[in-house]
Amino acid sequence: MTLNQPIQVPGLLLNTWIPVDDNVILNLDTSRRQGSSVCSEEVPEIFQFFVAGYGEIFKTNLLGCPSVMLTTPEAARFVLVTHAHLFKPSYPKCKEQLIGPSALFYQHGDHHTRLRKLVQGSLSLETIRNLVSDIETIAISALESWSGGHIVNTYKEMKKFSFNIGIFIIFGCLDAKYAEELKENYSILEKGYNSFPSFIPGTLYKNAVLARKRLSQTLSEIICQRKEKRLEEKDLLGRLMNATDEKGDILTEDQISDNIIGVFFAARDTTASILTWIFKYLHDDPTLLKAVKDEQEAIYERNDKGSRPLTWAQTREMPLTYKVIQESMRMATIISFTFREAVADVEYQGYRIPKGWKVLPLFRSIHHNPEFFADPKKFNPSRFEVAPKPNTFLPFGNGVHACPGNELAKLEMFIVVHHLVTKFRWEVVKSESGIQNDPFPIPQHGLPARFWKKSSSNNDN
Ligand code: HEM
Repeated sequence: MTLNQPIQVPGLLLNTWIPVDDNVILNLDTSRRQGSSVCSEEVPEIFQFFVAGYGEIFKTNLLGCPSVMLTTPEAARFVLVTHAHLFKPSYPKCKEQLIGPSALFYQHGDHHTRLRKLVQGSLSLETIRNLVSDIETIAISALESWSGGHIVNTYKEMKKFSFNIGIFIIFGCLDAKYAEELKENYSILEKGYNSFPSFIPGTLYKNAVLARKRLSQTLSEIICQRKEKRLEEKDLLGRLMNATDEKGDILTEDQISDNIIGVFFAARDTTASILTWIFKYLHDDPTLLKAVKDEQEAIYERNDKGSRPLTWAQTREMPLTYKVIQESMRMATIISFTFREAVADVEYQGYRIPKGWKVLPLFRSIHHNPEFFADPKKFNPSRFEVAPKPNTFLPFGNGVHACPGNELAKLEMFIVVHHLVTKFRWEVVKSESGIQNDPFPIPQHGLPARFWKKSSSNNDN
């Protein structure tokens, strides 16, 4: 293996690409496999190790694909924002088949722009500001179902919660039979998503493929019912069904299904993972928890001890809670990086990225770089009293593919935290440090915890 040897490409003397040996590549890949477990500091360390050893931009080889890793805010902006047209999203085909190839995050160019407008419509601020009380009802029902002191797996319960929110955003009110079918088959799909792609009957992947077919059948029935009843709802399904392009063509049923499964995929584990981290960080810091409680209890008192629902305006007036959410997203960086592929030869700061190469902006490296976040391993919400430097805080990505669900995700977090700290007491069972990859990083064992509902006369613990 040759290190630091300049390479000559016709007409251009380029900076050095540094090959990384296969062991390093394997380590990185293993850390993202389902069920594998790495210690809390290990994931950031892997990325910091890369940066320290190989610089801010370096080449490696991921599963046989030459890949460029980018660890600076400027490089992330170049790929995701200013030169986004030169980089298309790129995911393994076996995963694309499970979610559905027409899902928004696999699209590029004009088609992506049109589809994104549709998806964004049902997640915009104007839409979600009217959903506070519905989300509140779903959150309270989830929290109450955990109370009573039995041990619950916080992450698993959060996944149920964020799936229910997904159902509500996509379908509005959905028949319980369909909701159950979707939950059951999505959970089989999820188990196969990170497994070896094999079509042998009985394997996790094959089961996931079959579950994906059943999901399409259920969605087809729901669509058919809507057409029969001539319902023109403004939820995501309604928007997808009613959309026409400039030629007057509508989306096919497969395109609609792929986008619905895509939104479940993008929305569920991400939100659940961050919520679980917020619970852990609050639990581990009693002083911070007390301060968040004080902030939330002031709102609770203004709402006649919670007898009136939260308002949209109140969810915008939770400055400390917001900083806790931001810092949780920075610390946990549950989406460590994203994948793109160069659609043409691209030059960036003297490096040539050949067409077809994978390009990975490493969000985790940026979020854990002491140059942008002092003492990065310390959970310190007050660092967000000052706005982070541009392009250094990217929990929802950036540019044309940036998360359209970010306001919804934050709203869910504000509402859950409000009810958690004002109405419940909780205790983590055997609090452990460390991260488990599931495949998003979550606290060990999904943060087993016990929850109790406070009686209204005893609201001070
Ligand atoms: C804390 C929770 C969440 C996090 C951290 C998160 C993060 C992200 C990130 C980083 C991206 C960009 C990926 C890329 O550039 O390749 C993304 C895209 C996306 N997210 Fe989220 N997300 C969250 C919640 C949600 C929710 C609640 C929804 C919908 C209800 C959603 C829907 C989407 C969709 C559809 C895309 C693809 C956008 C496109 O390709 O144009 N996300 N998300």
